[in-house]
Amino acid sequence: MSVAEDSQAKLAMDYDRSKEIKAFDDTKAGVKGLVDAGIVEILRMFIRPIDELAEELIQVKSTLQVPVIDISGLEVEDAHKKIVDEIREASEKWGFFQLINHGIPSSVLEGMVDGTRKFHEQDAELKKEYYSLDRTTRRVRYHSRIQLSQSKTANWRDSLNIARMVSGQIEPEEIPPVCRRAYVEYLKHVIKLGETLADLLSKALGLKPDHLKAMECAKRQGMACHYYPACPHPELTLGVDKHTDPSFFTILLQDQSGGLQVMHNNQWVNVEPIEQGLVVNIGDFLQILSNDKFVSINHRVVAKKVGPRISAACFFTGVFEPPKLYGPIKELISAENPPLYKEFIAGDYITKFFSKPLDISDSQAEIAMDYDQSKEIKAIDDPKAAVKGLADSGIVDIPRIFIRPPHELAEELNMCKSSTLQVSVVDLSSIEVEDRRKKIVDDIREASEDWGIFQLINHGAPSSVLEGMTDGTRKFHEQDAELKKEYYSHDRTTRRVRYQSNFQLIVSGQIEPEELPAVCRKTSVEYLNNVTKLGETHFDLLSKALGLKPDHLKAMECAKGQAMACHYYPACP
Ligand SMILES: O=C(O)CCC(=O)C(=O)O
Ligand SMILES: [Fe+2]
Repeated sequence: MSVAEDSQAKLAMDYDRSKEIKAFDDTKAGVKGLVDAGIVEILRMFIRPIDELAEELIQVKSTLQVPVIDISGLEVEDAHKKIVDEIREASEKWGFFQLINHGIPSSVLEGMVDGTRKFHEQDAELKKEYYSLDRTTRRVRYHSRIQLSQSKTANWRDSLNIARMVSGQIEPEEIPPVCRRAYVEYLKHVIKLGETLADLLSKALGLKPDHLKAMECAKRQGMACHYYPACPHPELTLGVDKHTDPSFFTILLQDQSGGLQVMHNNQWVNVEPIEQGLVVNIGDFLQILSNDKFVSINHRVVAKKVGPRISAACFFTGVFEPPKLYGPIKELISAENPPLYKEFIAGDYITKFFSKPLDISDSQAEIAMDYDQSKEIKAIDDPKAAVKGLADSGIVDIPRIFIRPPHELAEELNMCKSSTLQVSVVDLSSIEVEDRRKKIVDDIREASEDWGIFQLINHGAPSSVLEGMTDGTRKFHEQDAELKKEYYSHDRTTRRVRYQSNFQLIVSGQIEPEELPAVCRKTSVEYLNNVTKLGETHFDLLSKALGLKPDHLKAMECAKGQAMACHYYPACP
């Protein structure tokens, strides 16, 4: 087993990320291309960093729901006021809400989802001409992940992007034929809804209805039409990393698959799809303009075993040309509420946004790439102070060699929470009585067959001896580090008593008491005498449980050689 793990670790060391990314990119077939090729394992570039996966293990899943706002009564004064209040509250507390009864016909919404599916599912050759990583010159392009090579983990999705950064009005002929009509139709409606929203958001900020519109916030739009294929290992990757949007606000259409999550009170909240609903989120620009009254909140999409999931985000980004300065709105700042941000140019902001990985903590990824395992092991080995030494030195992060491989951590996520079953307990009392002995043999047989492990009680070893043993072990590990050092060794073949990092005191072969560390000598000898005797009894019982003569295993000298490993598990940060 450990051999396989070793080779995995070596493989990890040999991993050439840029080669993998290039090979993937050269296919121009995106993530869908991988799935169509029938992959069973996902490429390393899609696997999230280990510390992220580990964090996921301790995350609590929220049962809260993003606010749902019905805007059907916009023309009625009272209803209008209520809608503005709801939008204010949601924008302040969540940065996210869902709109229902927004007036966009369901046929238009369905057409948009369908058109996106058709684009991504058309012949790979036809899609290739749109494949490009160049954001600055291509108005319509299809790609897998924004600037893949710089991000720490590639995302399990493909996107078709319609002009955000490139100047000029998009002409319908530029949109791929399979989805052209549907997109033009949807854009018309969603832009109108965007204008209504700009009006409502202005009022929610306590401004005149046309304030945001006059600032041309809703003027420019960009669309990203996503396709999240089914994923063979959804727990290892993400549909899209957590991020906030570089926009004033975003209107998102999602199909019924689910997977979008927003961060709220430090928990991921699922944005449950609503038939014909639209998701709205406040982007970074509006957070800045509102001087933090409204919040631009982290969101992400989880990968799933079933797919595809389809969504289309329409970003309202304001004008880029001529460059226009945006900053906290004058009416919203005062002596008590001074501006928290400098002015910025929308185009520059977006350029910066896309020149960094979606998730900002990228330095971590770089560190991960430079990792030298043998150096780390040597650094832990050299002080001869083992794990306890690390704990004593007050580490806050655990060294990388202790971190389990991502596959294992992810598997842990999938496992049902720890079982409530109990390992069998075998009571050895009154073992001299024939009936009792028969019952004990039966119990041992059953436990050995079903579990391979069981607990013994009333085994006859005095509690003082047991306590002495744990106490002696603690004393050994907690004695002065200098005194322990002489026992520190990885040499299994010549050292009969040795202590090592990973990380026990091991005693093997025929031991003379003097060889044992002074601090636990008496207790270990005492315990060994008891446990050896118990071992003999036990082999006798096991022989019978196997249906053999009582001394069968003893005659084979099974009980003859013993080794002891005395462990010490320090607290772990
Ligand atoms: O696909 C989604 O639901 C979210 C997409 C998204 O967050 C984005 O495009 O910025
Ligand atoms: Fe987003």
